[in-house]
Amino acid sequence: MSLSTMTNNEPAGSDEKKIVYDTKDLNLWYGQTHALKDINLSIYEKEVTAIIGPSGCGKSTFIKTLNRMVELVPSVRTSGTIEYNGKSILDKSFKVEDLRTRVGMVFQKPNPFPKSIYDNITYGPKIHGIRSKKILDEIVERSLRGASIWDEVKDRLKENAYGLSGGQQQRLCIARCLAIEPDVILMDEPTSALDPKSTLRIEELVQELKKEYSIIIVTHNMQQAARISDKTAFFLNGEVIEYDQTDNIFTNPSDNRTEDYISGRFG
Ligand SMILES: Nc1ncnc2c1ncn2[C@@H]1O[C@H](COP(=O)(O)OP(=O)(O)OP(=O)(O)O)[C@@H](O)[C@H]1O
Repeated sequence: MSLSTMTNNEPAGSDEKKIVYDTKDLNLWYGQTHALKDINLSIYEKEVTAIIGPSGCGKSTFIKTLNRMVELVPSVRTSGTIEYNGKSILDKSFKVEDLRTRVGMVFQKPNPFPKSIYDNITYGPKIHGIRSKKILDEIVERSLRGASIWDEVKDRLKENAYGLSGGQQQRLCIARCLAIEPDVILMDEPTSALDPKSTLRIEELVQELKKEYSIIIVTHNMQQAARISDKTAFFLNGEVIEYDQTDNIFTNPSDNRTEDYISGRFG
């Protein structure tokens, strides 16, 4: 069954799964620009959810509302609700710091700190008060292994992260997220600056990571969305046009605009 026939945008076959994020009538404005319009999406735990759509349709804005990073823009105004594990995160009483420890983010361009590989990973844990070298060493190894980069860097942990290739830097940034033991990883076009081989490594990694984490990924790459995601939401002009199991979106979309977009007729 397609989502367009269902309420609250719950794809068929999701009944058993836990909802990690639930947005209800979410609207967002940058000044006069109405960037998100009545978004009702339920995002499920330990799945990969792809957000697709043409440039300017609100994909990045959407994922940046999920960790409230969008509030850094002074003109931003929102209405509606976002529940994260049942808690309403847009409420002023909700501490944004609590969210940032549960929700990691990876950006389009790898953005390691100008520090050693080791210090990149320990940065977050140290902010959370971890001082023991033994524990920090364990976190570094576990995070780098989790991001499939341990073998490449284990003998150069004290070297500057800028000496890594772009693909390695992106996996380091994923490891930096893992170090804070998040529930959710938000990824905003994480492979768009990478070559095909590095892209494939990240895609394989995402498949591995979803066993433990819920992943929401913005991508312009239709093949990537089809290859790695469980569910896909198609955004257009700030609205969710269709949200469904990825197989349905790519083989049997219920809205002509989805079909036009995925077949390259616009965007
Ligand atoms: N900081 C900002 N201030 C004002 N308007 C903004 C800001 N960021 C985004 N917008 C506007 O909000 C709308 C959605 O932008 P957003 O970046 O979320 O789209 P997108 O789908 O991620 O685009 P792209 O694929 O090009 O990255 C656009 O009209 C954009 O111009």
